[in-house]
Amino acid sequence: MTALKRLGWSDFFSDQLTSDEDELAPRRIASVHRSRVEAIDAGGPAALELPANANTADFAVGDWILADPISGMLVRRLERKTLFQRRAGNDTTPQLVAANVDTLFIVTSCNAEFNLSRLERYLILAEQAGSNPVIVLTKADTTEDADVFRVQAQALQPGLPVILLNGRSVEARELLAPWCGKGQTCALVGSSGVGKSTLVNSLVGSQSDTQKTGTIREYDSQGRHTTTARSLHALPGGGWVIDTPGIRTLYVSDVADGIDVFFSDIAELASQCRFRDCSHVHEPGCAVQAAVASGELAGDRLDRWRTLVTENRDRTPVVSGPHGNKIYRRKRH
Ligand SMILES: Nc1nc2c(ncn2[C@@H]2O[C@H](COP(=O)(O)OP(=O)(O)OP(=O)(O)O)[C@@H](O)[C@H]2O)c(=O)[nH]1
Ligand SMILES: [Zn+2]
Repeated sequence: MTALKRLGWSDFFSDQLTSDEDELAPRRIASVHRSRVEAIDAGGPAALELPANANTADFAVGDWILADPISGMLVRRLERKTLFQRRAGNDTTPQLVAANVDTLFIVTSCNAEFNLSRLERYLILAEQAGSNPVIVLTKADTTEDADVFRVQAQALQPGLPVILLNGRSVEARELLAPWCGKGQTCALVGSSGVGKSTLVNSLVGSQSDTQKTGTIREYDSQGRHTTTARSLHALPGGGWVIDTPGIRTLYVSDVADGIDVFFSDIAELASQCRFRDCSHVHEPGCAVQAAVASGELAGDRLDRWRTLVTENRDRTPVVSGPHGNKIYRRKRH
């Protein structure tokens, strides 16, 4: 495996290079800050200069870019294989969380934080991003009922891997090793306090390479140590992990395709309703309601689907306004 491949490089990216780009240096974005981005290459931290008019918010950790090998000046960003993005609160512009992620670890805990509809949202966002989801249930050591959580999570999607662990234990790394091999990139997403940072520490281990990249430690204006919001850490097994800040409320927008894939059973039923614009509430000949009546479709699953479809429609921009701003169907506060 070449050094670049160990960094996650693949044909997907090399196929994008034109013949006159042979001399340029491919680099990967290791962290994104308000006023700068940091990159690495096979040798560790690598220079990256952005043009004066560039916006750091247009970059995601995990992005591949081409730079001038001498000056370090950005030439262009390569097309992304996957992109996990979200809209926070009433923000209209999506926040780019992580790019080119093979496996998305959706982290939740075996306690009151566990919530099926939240997990469904993450699964839909993973589908939309193009990454393979794995549910990681932390704090398994704090309850006798850990298996109850595992069974519920597994029922969300056929074949969905669900890993039960104690994020503070040494076994955590072994349990997640299948997704952390050479050249693999994974990212951890989930609510605040579920144990993402704890897990990153367990995955990275003590003899970590992360200090080498120099990208995870930052100091605020008071000199206090903080962890950078989003950054790429090297794993001892040759993979890469992206840590992301805790997400308080996860809204969905622009994920109609993800919803259709995740709820393909409902989409299929809906296509058999007598009326094309059936609302699946009271219409005659509604295949969705018929499936609920026969027990084929769980009523609470239909309710969650309805909530997501409505929220997605309300939060997805439909047209551009006169100044290029997005216009939504419904005004929000
Ligand atoms: N018992 C137990 N405690 C855990 C486990 N994982 C995390 N914790 C504890 O839970 C608390 C929160 O963990 P963090 O790793 O800071 O959570 P986080 O998801 O990174 O939180 P944010 O950075 O706010 O997004 C810490 O006190 C951890 O020690 C676990 O598997 N078992
Ligand atoms: Zn219907």
